[in-house]
Amino acid sequence: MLKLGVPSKGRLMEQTFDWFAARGVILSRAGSDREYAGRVEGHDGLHLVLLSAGEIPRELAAGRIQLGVTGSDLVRERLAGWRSHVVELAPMGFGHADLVLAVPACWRDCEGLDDFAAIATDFRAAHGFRLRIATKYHRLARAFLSAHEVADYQLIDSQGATEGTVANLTAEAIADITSSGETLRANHLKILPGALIHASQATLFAARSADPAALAGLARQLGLAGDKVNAMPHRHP
Ligand SMILES: Nc1ncnc2c1ncn2[C@@H]1O[C@H](COP(=O)(O)OP(=O)(O)OP(=O)(O)O)[C@@H](O)[C@H]1O
Ligand SMILES: O=P(O)(O)OC[C@H]1O[C@H](OP(=O)(O)OP(=O)(O)O)[C@H](O)[C@@H]1O
Repeated sequence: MLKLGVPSKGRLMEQTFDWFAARGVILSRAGSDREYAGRVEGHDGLHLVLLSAGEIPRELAAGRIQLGVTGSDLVRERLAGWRSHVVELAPMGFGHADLVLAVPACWRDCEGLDDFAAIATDFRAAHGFRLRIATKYHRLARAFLSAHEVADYQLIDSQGATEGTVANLTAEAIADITSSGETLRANHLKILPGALIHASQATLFAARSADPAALAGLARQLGLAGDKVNAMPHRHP
């Protein structure tokens, strides 16, 4: 039996159902909108569980689900060394969103990461504390800034309405998801050129601990390249 975790609400859930339906596997909610049980038609041995998108990476890593649909950003953020826990079986072509670094639109001289690094160093000298970047993507932001040799900053945890932190004077910059760019514009922020941290989209992941034969059967039905499944070493969670 393979357990498949799918986001429990909104566009991610609906587009996931459409993606599977187009490949002959019909997923649906079992009961009312409030019931988090699911039904599967078209593939024996597949069981649907509806979960928070943010919890799917952890459930995969723990081996409580063998397949999961979530944003590629969430897997990278939530799982240290994500490749040792999961395999990307298929990017699904929806749920596109860019994780970016954004700064006040009025920082006209800040045109790239080098400028940002210099501003951060000057900021620390002038204010006696490090420039604050608000985000819920701590792991990805840190790795990106370190790779670009930006050192004089501190991360401020923000679990929502992150774009508002700059106007509220609790941060100087943010690292957050943008899609249409509306929220950044409305909050007088601009994407720092060159600061695309991760281009995310909804992705079907498999746990490395999953049974390869069962996965190969499903991958065949979904028309996915078998090489990723076959290359998976069998690991116990
Ligand atoms: N405006 C957006 N447009 C497209 N995708 C987005 C947008 N905002 C977030 N996403 C993506 O949606 C996925 C789920 O995001 P998030 O963690 O905010 O979930 P949520 O809707 O708050 O659900 P939950 O709280 O149940 O986990 C992430 O992969 C994220 O990249
Ligand atoms: O570029 P845009 O199209 O304006 O979209 C970006 C916004 O969408 C997401 O927020 P969401 O509404 O998912 O809520 P959140 O703040 O709780 O993450 C994200 O955190 C941004 O705030």
